[in-house]
Amino acid sequence: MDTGERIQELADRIVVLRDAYYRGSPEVADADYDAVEDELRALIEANPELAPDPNPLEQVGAPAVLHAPIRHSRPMLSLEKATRPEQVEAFFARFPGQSVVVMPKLDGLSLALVYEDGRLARAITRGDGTTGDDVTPLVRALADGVPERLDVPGRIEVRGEAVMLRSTFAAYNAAHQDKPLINPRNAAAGTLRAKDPATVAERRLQFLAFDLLSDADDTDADLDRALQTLGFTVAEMRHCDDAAAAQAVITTIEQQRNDLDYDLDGAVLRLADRDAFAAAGTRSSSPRGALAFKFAAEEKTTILADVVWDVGKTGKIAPVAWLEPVFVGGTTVTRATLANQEVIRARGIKIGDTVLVRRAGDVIPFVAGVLDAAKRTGAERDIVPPSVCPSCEQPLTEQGNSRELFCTNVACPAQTVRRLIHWASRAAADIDAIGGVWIERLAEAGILEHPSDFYHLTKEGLLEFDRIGEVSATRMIDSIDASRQVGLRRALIGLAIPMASEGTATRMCRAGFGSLEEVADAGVDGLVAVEDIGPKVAASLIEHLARLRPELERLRAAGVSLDVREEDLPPVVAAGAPLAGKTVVVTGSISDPRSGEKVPRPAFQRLCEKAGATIASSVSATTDLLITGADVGAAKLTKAEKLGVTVIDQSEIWQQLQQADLLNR
Ligand SMILES: NC(=O)c1ccc[n+]([C@@H]2O[C@H](COP(=O)([O-])OP(=O)(O)OC[C@H]3O[C@@H](n4cnc5c(N)ncnc54)[C@H](O)[C@@H]3O)[C@@H](O)[C@H]2O)c1
Ligand SMILES: [Zn+2]
Repeated sequence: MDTGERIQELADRIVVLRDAYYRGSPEVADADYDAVEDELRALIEANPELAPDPNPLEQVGAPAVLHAPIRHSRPMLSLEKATRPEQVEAFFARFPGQSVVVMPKLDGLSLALVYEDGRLARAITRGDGTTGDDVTPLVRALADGVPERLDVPGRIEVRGEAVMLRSTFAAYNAAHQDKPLINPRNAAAGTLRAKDPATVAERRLQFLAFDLLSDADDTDADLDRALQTLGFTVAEMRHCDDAAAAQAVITTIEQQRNDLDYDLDGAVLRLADRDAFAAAGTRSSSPRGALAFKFAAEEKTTILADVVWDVGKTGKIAPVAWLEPVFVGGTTVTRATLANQEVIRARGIKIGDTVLVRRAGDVIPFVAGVLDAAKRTGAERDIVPPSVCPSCEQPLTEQGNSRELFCTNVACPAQTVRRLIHWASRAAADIDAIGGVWIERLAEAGILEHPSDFYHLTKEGLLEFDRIGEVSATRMIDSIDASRQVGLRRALIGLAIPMASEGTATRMCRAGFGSLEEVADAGVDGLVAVEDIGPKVAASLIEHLARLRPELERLRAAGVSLDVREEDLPPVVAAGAPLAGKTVVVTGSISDPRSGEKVPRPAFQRLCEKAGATIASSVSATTDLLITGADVGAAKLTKAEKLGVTVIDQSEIWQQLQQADLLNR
């Protein structure tokens, strides 16, 4: 094939892929689509005379009109893309002396809101950039952050991104396991393509503004201030005066990517001054005054090579996808979780399919769904759940709506190993010198079966294993010795009792139980009296602690403490504590102003507790304070505002903690 033919082929492919994508059923992952664009761009650059006509790279979106076509006042364009720091420098060099705002590049779909004399007149999708779709009723019914009225005369247009918040997406999928949404972006697109608001009533969207077209002279020239003054929610915009500052913000946004409540696929740089932005003008398909810095993809497609069924510490048999290796979310992924039978059925996944794999941050990679099921060859195979345990070959039981499979044989070898590994994990006894591989080997050798067996290991015994030397044997024994101080909370976590979470263990300690034996003896009434402990959790605790009674005795005999420890209890509140009696919610990313370092949220919450606060996980009518860190999800703020909860910046709390002398202990 010659270059001209290749160019035409790529151009045609782009048209097909865009069409599918903007109809809401993409055939490939964005990263794969971008690769096609990149190849075409490179070929045209090298051979400008062979540029196709029309050139899809000079066009925007697709003419996806479902409701009523509306012409945009000014075209809604795409953005010039960058992936390297030099491109950021070149952008600043083009606009000497200008301040630039750097903000997240939100992964939803763009929307133009037209206000006439202070009233929301129309909400229009981008469409092909020139003509969009009138989605006003849907936006009115479903989008937060779209004020019905503005206090400004004349015509103004606010542009921004309609996203489905990750929290909304997760809640929706939890409630609709039979018909899950594939990712927040598709979900947002699908929502705005609905024919009638009632069919998508549970799919709330959030509008985040990033552009303002106004002819009025008295509107603030600074984009950020202008939008906020009008009352719009804006993803944080940071002003930068040079490329180095912008690069630092881009890096921060990328690092915080997974702490935010919305998907983003990059950072957008844009002239902060609205007049300067307008004066910079446009190219065929993008404004000159903006640049999109793209991050590594968190979703890719690959082939599902096989599915194996893995036995967990509570006996749950979970399907694990074996994938053709794919680079996604910064690492090469070969395994991913498939959740359970129901998810497999609902997503229609078969072995041999091209699947969409998602890996964001610390989240375990998972198979989000099948793309392009129409292109199946017929060689794909159904995923068949096992009828007996892959480890002990005992029959399995099915539980719950999602039809999770369980092996209930407590002597199951795979479960035994998983439970031992769990006992040794950081959240439990924290025996960090013995890794999972050695635990498995020791279990296979018949030396480890119960957690208490760790405490009978001897250096001499360990030295008999080929690859354990003097040094590692000593480290292993020291680490086991230290773990004898595990205490009630972490021991309860370490026993891996079904339905008992880390929160359950914390609540038991705070409810006044002094030891694991006291929990075991409490009976249903004693347990359900504990806040947030329901009858199911109580029943599971009673059943399993009764079964584990001999093991508790063995642990005690080996000198392991199962009594409540100081660290298990709420901190002692100092007299005159600044947050005494207040129920607080902490949101956003927290950092210590003295060092500038990020502080894990639980650590900050513990500080607040020392200052007398009661911590709650979500804002409600009983919340007194919402403490905000950086990059706070708009939804939380809106909710706090509606409920009249006081919102207070973390800096103020740090100051109070400092003044109460709570920081240096
Ligand atoms: N999977 C597929 O088959 C397929 C097909 C076509 C397009 N796509 C994907 O769709 C995207 C579309 O590309 P595009 O060129 O239309 O859009 P783009 O990536 O160039 O970005 C432009 C869009 O970014 C959005 N945006 C988000 N935050 C913004 C901010 N702070 N400031 C300004 N704009 C902001 C706006 O909606 C704007 O329309 C790409 O990510 C591409 O991978 C995928
Ligand atoms: Zn089994």
